[in-house]
Amino acid sequence: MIQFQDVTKTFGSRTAVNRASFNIDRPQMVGIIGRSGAGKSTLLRMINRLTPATSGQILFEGRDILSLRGGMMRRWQRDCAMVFQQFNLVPRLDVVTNVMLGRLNGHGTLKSLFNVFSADDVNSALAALDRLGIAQEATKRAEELSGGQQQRVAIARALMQDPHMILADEPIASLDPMNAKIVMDSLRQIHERDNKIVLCNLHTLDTARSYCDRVIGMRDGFIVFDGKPDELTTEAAREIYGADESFNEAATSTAIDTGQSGFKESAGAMAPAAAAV
Ligand SMILES: Nc1ncnc2c1ncn2[C@@H]1O[C@H](COP(=O)(O)OP(=O)(O)OP(=O)(O)O)[C@@H](O)[C@H]1O
Repeated sequence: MIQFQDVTKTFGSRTAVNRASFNIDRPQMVGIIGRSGAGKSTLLRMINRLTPATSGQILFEGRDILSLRGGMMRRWQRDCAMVFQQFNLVPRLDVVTNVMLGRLNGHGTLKSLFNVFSADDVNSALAALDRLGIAQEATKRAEELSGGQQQRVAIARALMQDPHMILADEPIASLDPMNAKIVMDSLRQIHERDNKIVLCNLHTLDTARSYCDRVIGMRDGFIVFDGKPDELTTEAAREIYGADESFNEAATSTAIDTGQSGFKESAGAMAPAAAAV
């Protein structure tokens, strides 16, 4: 499906990603872990062309992604929806309109310019919100929602793009453990139910182990680990984080507590992920 071949990104004299090569040959949920500055965001942003790669190739089903231009590039950006740490919603717009913005790329220029949405767009947005368990918030302004709810709106917006894959850049870094769990369950469920690739930058080892089929570890721009969650031993983690014997995994833990009351209610229609803790 997706192939990275010697992909490098430099910012001046700084090499953020250094000759990264890996393949994802079936829909997987892949966690990317590493210290701050390891190159995780840059890796994701090169996939959907928010950051131009300096060299190398990224292929999706054999198609050269880095050479796409104009409409083809916009189409690709719609195919790989981004979810950001800070949600990137329009705070004063209502929730359902925020979700419908996911469709803008698919509309003609005039329609996009005037935010013209069809009844079908509204229904799809409401269905996406319902899937994320927050349809009841549809008419509120985005800024009135909690962080966890806002992130679910952002995921609903991503679903509106009907993407091939979801690229989530530290989607739970701003959330408390209960909301982090709801958001990770949502991403896992999208992967399982819709059979989509989910690539997710994470700061926490336990989350990567619990939710991902595969973990890629980055250190100083290099991929230094690529394996199954159960291969991510404390020793492997030390190598990724560049830590010595005193390395304590708890320092990279969000300690998501699955026993929190209220989860089921706030998760709405979402089924807990099979791989969840
Ligand atoms: N636009 C930019 N201009 C200059 N340097 C950049 C830019 N974006 C990233 N970098 C540098 O590239 C390196 C990798 O950054 P990146 O954001 O990809 O790391 P990260 O692993 O995602 O970190 P974090 O977990 O803190 O988000 C860092 O040294 C960073 O300072």
